[in-house]
Amino acid sequence: MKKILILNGPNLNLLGTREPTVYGKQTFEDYFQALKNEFPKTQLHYYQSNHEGDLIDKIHEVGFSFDGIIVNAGGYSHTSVALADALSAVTTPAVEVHISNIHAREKFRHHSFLTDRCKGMICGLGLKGYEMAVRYFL
Ligand SMILES: O=C1C[C@@](O)(C(=O)O)C[C@@H](O)[C@@H]1O
Repeated sequence: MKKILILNGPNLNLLGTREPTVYGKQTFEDYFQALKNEFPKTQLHYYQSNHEGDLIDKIHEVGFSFDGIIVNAGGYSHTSVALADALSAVTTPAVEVHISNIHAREKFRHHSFLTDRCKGMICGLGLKGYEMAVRYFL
């Protein structure tokens, strides 16, 4: 059974209430439950933290045994060399997801330090992007 981690960074715990016109009205917990139902033969894990070091620790924890990491590092995508280094340090491949189209937003969101450490990046397709990333790893 494949093991995939969905790793969400800062402020993504507020999905559903946070800027619903940008990020939608669904909580991630509800979405994750639906995702698990859709992929009963896959071990899907979910971890969210607002703290950069916790996200790095989680990458280290799963990064030599899991089959894939789906990472939405939120605002840290645009700032964190350390998260990029963590993805380089492990052997598990990653796919980056952003709910919103970061290229259609403020300029500071256009660059992510994680993108070139990932197999690919999906953005702008809402929560559906996570499902597409799961399908990629399967
Ligand atoms: O927190 C987020 C969410 C985001 O990663 C997205 O999923 O669209 C985009 C980031 O720019 C922002 O800081």
